[in-house]
Amino acid sequence: MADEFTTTVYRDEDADSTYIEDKTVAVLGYGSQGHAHALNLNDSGVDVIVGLREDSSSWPEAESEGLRVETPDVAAAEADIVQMLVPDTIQPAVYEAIADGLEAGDTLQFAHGFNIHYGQIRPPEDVDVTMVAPKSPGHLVRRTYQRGEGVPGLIAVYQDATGDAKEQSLAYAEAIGCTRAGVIETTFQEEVETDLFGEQAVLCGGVTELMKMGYETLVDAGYSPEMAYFECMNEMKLIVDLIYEDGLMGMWNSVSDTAEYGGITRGEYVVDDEYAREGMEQVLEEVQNGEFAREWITENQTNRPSYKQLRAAEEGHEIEDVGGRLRELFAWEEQREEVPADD
Ligand SMILES: NC(=O)C1=CN([C@@H]2O[C@H](COP(=O)(O)OP(=O)(O)OC[C@H]3O[C@@H](n4cnc5c(N)ncnc54)[C@H](OP(=O)(O)O)[C@@H]3O)[C@@H](O)[C@H]2O)C=CC1
Ligand SMILES: CC(=O)[C@](C)(O)C(=O)O
Ligand SMILES: [Mg+2]
Ligand SMILES: [Mg+2]
Repeated sequence: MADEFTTTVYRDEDADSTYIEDKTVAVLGYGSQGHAHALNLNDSGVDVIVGLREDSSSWPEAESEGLRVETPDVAAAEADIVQMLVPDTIQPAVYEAIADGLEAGDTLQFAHGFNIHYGQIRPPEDVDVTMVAPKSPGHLVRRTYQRGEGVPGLIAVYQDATGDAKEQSLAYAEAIGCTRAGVIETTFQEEVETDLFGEQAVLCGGVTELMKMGYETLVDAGYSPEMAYFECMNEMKLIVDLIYEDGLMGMWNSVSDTAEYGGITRGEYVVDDEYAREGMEQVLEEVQNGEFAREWITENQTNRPSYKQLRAAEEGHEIEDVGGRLRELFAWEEQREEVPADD
């Protein structure tokens, strides 16, 4: 049994909106996180300026939502809080473009600590450097806020020049809906290392390899692609929703005893304690020693040759064609917000 928690879970009542109500927030970027933060902040009554490139296709979209849009340098110069929601590997260049607009007592804020932790951005000592990181894809940050709910989030303070960094971070977290669910405080290092590990080994990398391999195993054994898609990809959300709500036993108690026994006895055939654990430890080591960060920075400095090739292969996987055609034939239980494709 794990020890008693040492961390505090902050809820709405722990946030003091007076720390943000007179502030102007520049949300740089209007993508997955950016659109959600800007719209949620705006709906919460916070003064928001979106910072975008002049040729951004999101500029008219943000304006159509009633948001003010400026170029990042103009937005940051007017703002008290600059939330950096452009892609991680773009942030250093955007930071250079807005740095002169940061005044003593302003806040430079992130939703992921990559560039601070790996030393790609070094802010002046007279500004607060904080993080408010939803533990959720951006489109669900917005969707849950609109439903009157919120997604869990993290806050972290890297530099507290004003003495108000934590309180202001909590007020920001409340304004985007995270304290409706719960917010815990961490450090930039812990957020970066756990987030990179989690998205690589479990949430995005690991689970999609399981889905694709399960699909391929069934199809190669002669089962129909439709059956393989529904079994190995489509139902995953429904299973994981139960885990999200009530842990492993919430799911095991809902599935059949047959599934429970089969799952508990055969799960390790696939994700075993030797090779899978070794792989996970390798992922973590490359995050901790900076190898992944250096590889990703270099990949972007050389116009993303591997990323483009691997992304094309992912898009070309049969499960994407089969799944796309099947999803069009099936009703959706909830209004599906189209997630625009990455550039
Ligand atoms: N995606 C997620 O759910 C999560 C992301 N994060 C973090 O949030 C941050 C943002 O990621 P994410 O929301 O995925 O980013 P996206 O790729 O979804 O969006 C990027 C946005 O940045 C804009 N942009 C790109 N280049 C520039 C530039 N040079 N100047 C100004 N704007 C630019 C793009 O607009 P355009 O191209 O139209 O100019 C777009 O609006 C990252 O630090 C990420 O790690 C943290 C938690 C979850
Ligand atoms: C959505 C999220 O938390 C991720 C997977 O860490 C990310 O998008 O970087
Ligand atoms: Mg994450
Ligand atoms: Mg991440």
